[in-house]
Amino acid sequence: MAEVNPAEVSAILKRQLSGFEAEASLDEVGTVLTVGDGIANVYGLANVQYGELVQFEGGLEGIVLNLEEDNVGVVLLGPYRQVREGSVVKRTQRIASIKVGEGIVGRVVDTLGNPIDGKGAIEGETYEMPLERKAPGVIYREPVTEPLQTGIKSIDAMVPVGRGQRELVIGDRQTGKTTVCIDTILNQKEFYDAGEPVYCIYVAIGQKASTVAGIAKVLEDKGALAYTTIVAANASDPAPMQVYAPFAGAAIGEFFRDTGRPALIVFDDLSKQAVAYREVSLLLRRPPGREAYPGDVFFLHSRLLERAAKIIGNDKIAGEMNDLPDVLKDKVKGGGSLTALPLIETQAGDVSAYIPTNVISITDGQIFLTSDLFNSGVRPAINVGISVSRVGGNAQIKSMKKVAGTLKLDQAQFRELEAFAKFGSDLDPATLSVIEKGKRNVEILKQGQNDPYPVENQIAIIFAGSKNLLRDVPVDKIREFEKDYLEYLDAKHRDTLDTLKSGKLTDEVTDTLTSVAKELSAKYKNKD
Ligand SMILES: Nc1ncnc2c1ncn2[C@@H]1O[C@H](COP(=O)(O)OP(=O)(O)OP(=O)(O)O)[C@@H](O)[C@H]1O
Repeated sequence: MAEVNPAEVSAILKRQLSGFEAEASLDEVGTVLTVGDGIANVYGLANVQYGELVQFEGGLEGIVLNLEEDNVGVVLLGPYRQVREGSVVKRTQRIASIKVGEGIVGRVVDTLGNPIDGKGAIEGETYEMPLERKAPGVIYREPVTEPLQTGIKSIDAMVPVGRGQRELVIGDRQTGKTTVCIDTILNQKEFYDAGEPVYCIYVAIGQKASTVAGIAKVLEDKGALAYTTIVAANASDPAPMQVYAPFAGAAIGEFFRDTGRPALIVFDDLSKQAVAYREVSLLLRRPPGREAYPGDVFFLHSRLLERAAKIIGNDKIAGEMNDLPDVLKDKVKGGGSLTALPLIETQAGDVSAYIPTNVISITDGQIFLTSDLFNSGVRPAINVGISVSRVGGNAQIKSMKKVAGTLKLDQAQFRELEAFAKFGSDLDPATLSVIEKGKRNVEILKQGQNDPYPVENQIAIIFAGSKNLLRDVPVDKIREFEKDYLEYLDAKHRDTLDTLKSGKLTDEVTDTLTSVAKELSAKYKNKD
């Protein structure tokens, strides 16, 4: 056996100790006092900030929502079986945020930005975008002037939406709210193909996982996932995840908005989010107010929807935007926009309930969908009489504006007279003509699911309807006529459609449309 040389041993020990430096890591930690129902009360986090992420033993994260004198209330973002009384909680010094980058497009993520579509980690560079962020101030905004084409005839013609606008989609259950928004996303394919994508974000709140999977499939099949991100907090996810899902979606939208690109976000739906927020608030023992919602539920929705904006075109001013995350400082570009389509579900058409009135007053207009229209076969079931868009009119392209100018009025007159017509008495020719035209316009405005129309096609058919060129076509043949008419125009008069698309409505164009409509409608007359 070799002899142990004490000098050698001590030399080795000395060498090892010479590199040692005592380093105490200073983590601010607290301990769990109570835990239950997705809420933990924590003692000892004296310096924690409102909205900060904290980490529990085992890695579970939570957001600090209540700051009391001797403890803080934390909502837990996941299953909390491992958390017990006495568990250690660590501050992260980070406000809740989500990692966003170009790679998030085409993915399905949860509220914290973790992919849940089984396609692996988000690729490419990512930037931390805070979930809660102050909306851009007035200096950094521009009026809404560019259209956001939804591809839905009745919306683009009568309640147009502009880029940067917030337009509420409201209606009872099963009236086609989701369909309107998904079709709008599908319609952005045209812009993606043209190399100017509108980045879409679909936020699913409190829905069945199977419904979300179905929507992802539709988007994928139609090639729309190439420019869309889905943020999902399903019905089985904890309430805080559902509360924060729209904020996560807004953070993704802001990434595109602040780098100078147009984005569109759909919140499906904010009623469910409000319910989740009520649950969290009651568990945090905040005082309940009207309908047991907490007093700040208006603030919850207004601070979220204010983040939709059209940003000023000047890069320098946009770069000084308030509350801009540091990571974006050298990437900022002006001219971007975030358009929001929040959804609200009403009960038996009652728009005067608490949450519907709140969101109606926050948004720049609303699209009402009603069950009676839906059930009578008018789909999309948009009640144009009570739907409005407060800023979208400025964003409509000129040719559409001219053609659709009288449509809303015509339809209002029609609805008024339609009631008389039910009595079956003899009507004078003027009234009859209004009614006949109105009936045809109703048919024109019908549209199938997942079938958005390019704007030029919309203008062409609405032109025919509003100029009363279809009086010879029987009402039940209008949809057939529409198909023939648009196919014929596309095949023989593509240049006319292109002129319409560019916003012009020249005499030549109107002449072409009129003669084609007359010629075709004569055929329908002869058919009978
Ligand atoms: N334009 C349309 N043409 C034909 N069917 C439609 C149309 N729009 C919606 N539908 C059908 O109506 C049903 C309800 O639509 P959708 O799920 O969009 O409504 P919703 O109001 O979002 O419902 P929910 O209350 O479940 O959120 C769906 O089965 C859909 O296929």
